[in-house]
Amino acid sequence: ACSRKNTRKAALHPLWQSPLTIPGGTRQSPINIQWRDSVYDPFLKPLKISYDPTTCLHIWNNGYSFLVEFDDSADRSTIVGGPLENKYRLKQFHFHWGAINDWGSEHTVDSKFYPAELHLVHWNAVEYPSFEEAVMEGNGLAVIGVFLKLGARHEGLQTLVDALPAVRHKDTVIEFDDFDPSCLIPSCPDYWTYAGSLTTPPLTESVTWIIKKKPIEVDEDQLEAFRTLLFTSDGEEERRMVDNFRPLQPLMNRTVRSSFR
Ligand SMILES: CCCCNCC(=O)NCCc1ccc(S(N)(=O)=O)cc1
Ligand SMILES: [Zn+2]
Repeated sequence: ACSRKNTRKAALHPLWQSPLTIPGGTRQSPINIQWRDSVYDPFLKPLKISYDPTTCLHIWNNGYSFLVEFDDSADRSTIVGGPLENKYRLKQFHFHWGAINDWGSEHTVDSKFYPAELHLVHWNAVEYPSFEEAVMEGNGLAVIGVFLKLGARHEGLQTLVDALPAVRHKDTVIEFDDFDPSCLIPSCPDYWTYAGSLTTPPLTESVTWIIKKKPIEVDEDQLEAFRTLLFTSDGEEERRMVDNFRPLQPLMNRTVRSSFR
């Protein structure tokens, strides 16, 4: 039977004015991770993380989140192993969070939201010449996702939090150096992994997601500091940077693998 033309207009998301699901998208992110449906894969290797804190460059507010960017001109801050077939270079990390602690993460676990989620973005420098090229390729990117939960103050995060007032407005940037983001990654080696996409434009289906099972703990003041940032530039009417997470996307024909039993 011929397929009925889909005449329904794609719903637009207030934050990105782009379709919630891209036409023909079969591996979109984020997704709900149903723990009992994930499949243990004994061939998954441990993830090897080697970051050089001197590759840290600056923090900037890009109007979606705040990003900490790294010098990715050489293999100095890299990950290898896990589900990956190549070595991937760290380009940046950023967060997604909610207006209140009941939601904020992009991925959910058994439909539970965390108040925030950290994304460490890496690109396949073995096979591609630049991040921009890798963004367009199915095995171009690897993003480590770490859930944040409300609990004890995180000392490593505090150095970041202390810098946020300087990047309150969109398109502001400050120098930020000597930061080792491995302090934000739980020591527990357990993770889920699946084939997905960027969760903001250009939404390309180029990401191998590696979602850590264990969250890190941050305190209320640290979450509140994220919520003092603005989507808007200096001089515009202020809009608080909150709820910068994409809605859940259909799993479609995908399996989430776990590195643990
Ligand atoms: C739209 C212009 C693109 C220009 N080129 C820059 C670019 O492609 N940037 C994409 C950056 C990005 C977006 C989303 C994630 S997430 N949240 O999935 O980890 C990670 C990284
Ligand atoms: Zn992200």
